[in-house]
This record gives sequence, structure tokens and C-alpha cells, in this order.
Amino acid sequence: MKKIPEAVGPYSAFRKAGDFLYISGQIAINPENQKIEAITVEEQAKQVLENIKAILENNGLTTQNVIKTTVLLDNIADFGAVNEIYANYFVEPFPARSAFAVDKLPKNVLVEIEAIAYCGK
Ligand SMILES: C=C(N)C(=O)O
Repeated sequence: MKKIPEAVGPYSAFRKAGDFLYISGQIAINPENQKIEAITVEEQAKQVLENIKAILENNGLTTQNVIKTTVLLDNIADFGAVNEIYANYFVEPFPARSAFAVDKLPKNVLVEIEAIAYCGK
């Protein structure tokens, strides 16, 4: 099993319900030490997506099972930079997605991404 980040509040990193796996919003926590070490938005986006990938893999899934994501940004100016990293993790047909800039994110990170994966046939 791959290491995954611990929740930073009263929630589960993921929950399975029927044919769906719900992955809580991931922030750039290094699962080796539970610390946020990534500094730039590109580094943070990569760590976030590696964390999502690890959760998927621990559940026997890949990013191709992901049908919906939500991207939360501290600054909408980072939209393009995050898209470039994001595109390395998904292939067509891409998951449906929503993206927002929000006022502040937990632990003052720059990006948070949540995902829903379909585990059925
Ligand atoms: C980081 C989160 N997903 C949270 O606080 O809900």
C-alpha cells in the first residue's frame, strides 16, 4: 500500500460508496512525513495529484477511473500553471471538472483538488 496523507481535520481521506470512490480535497502534504514542503503552485499541484493517484492505487484504481474533479485555487492566475500539471495525470476522455478561486485554503496552500472515481464496469 502506498502512503497517503493524513486528514487535516475531522474527515476521511476517501470513502467508498457503492460503485464510487470519493476522495477528499487533497493538499500538498508529503505522505512520507505529513508536512507541506512543496512551495510553488506547480510543485503543490504535482504533490496533490500524486496523493490522489496513491489513494486511487490503494483502491485498485487509476486516474482513468476519475469521472469528476474539483480544483480550488488560492489565485485564479495559477489556472494555467495548474492545468499544465493536471494534464500530465489524465487522458481523454478527461474527467468532468469545476475550478474555482477561493478566498483561502487550509494550511495556506495554493491548490486543493478533490475527485470522484467510478469503480464499476
Ligand atoms: C483539506 C481538506 N480536505 C479539508 O480540510 O476538508
